[in-house]
Amino acid sequence: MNEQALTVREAIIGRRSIKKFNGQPVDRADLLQIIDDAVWAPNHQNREPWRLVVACGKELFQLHDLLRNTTIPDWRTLSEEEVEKRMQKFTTPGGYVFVIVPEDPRQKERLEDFAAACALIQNMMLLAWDYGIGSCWKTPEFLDKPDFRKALGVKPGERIVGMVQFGYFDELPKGKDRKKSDEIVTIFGENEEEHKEE
Ligand SMILES: Cc1cc2nc3c(=O)[nH]c(=O)nc-3n(C[C@H](O)[C@H](O)[C@H](O)COP(=O)(O)O)c2cc1C
Repeated sequence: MNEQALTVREAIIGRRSIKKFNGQPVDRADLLQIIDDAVWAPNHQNREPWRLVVACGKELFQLHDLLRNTTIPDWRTLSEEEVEKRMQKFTTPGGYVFVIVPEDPRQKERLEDFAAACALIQNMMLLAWDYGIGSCWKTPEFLDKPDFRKALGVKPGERIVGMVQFGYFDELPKGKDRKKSDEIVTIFGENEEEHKEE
C-alpha cells in the first residue's frame, strides 16, 4: 500500500476515474481495509443496506470468464488476439467490488438505501485514491442481466448499484472542469420578485 495521506479536499478534487489500468495486482488486504473504512458512510436508520461481492487475486480469472461470456457471447468465433483486445478493459483492473442493495418496496427506503450505497462507493473510491489505487464506478447494462446476476449470487429483490474496478495506472486522466457555484446555486429567497410576477 502506497500511503499518500491526502487531505479530504485533495482526495475529492484530485481523484479521477481510471479507465486504463496497468494490470498490477491489488492486494486483497488493501481492498478489504478500504471496505472496512468505507462502511462509515451515512445510511438512514443505520440499516447498512449494502453487501459487496469482491473479486481480487485468483478469483479474477473466473470473473474474467463470466465477463467474457456475458459481453462477447460469440467469443469462440473470434481470434484469441481479438478476444484479448476486447477484454482488456476487464482484465487490467486488479480488483472488483460489486455493490448490492435490497430493493425495498417502499420508495423512500429504496431511495435511501440506494443513496447510502452511493456514499459507500464514493468513500471506497476516495480511500483507494489515498492508497494510490485508482478506481472506476461502472454501470454497464449487463449488471441487470439474469445470468450475470445469478453468477454473482444476486437474489431476487436485490439490485447491483455498481461495478467498481480498482487498480493501478500509469497515466492520470485530466478531469473535465466542473460548474462553479455561481452556475448551480440559487440563494434562498433571491428569486422572490420573479416568482411574484408569475
Ligand atoms: C453512477 C455512475 C455510473 C458510471 N458508469 C460508468 C460506466 O459505465 N462506464 C464508465 O466508463 N464510466 C462510468 N462512470 C464514471 C464517469 O464516467 C466519471 O465519473 C465521469 O467521467 C467523471 O470523471 P471523474 O470521475 O474522473 O471525475 C460512472 C460514474 C457514476 C457516478
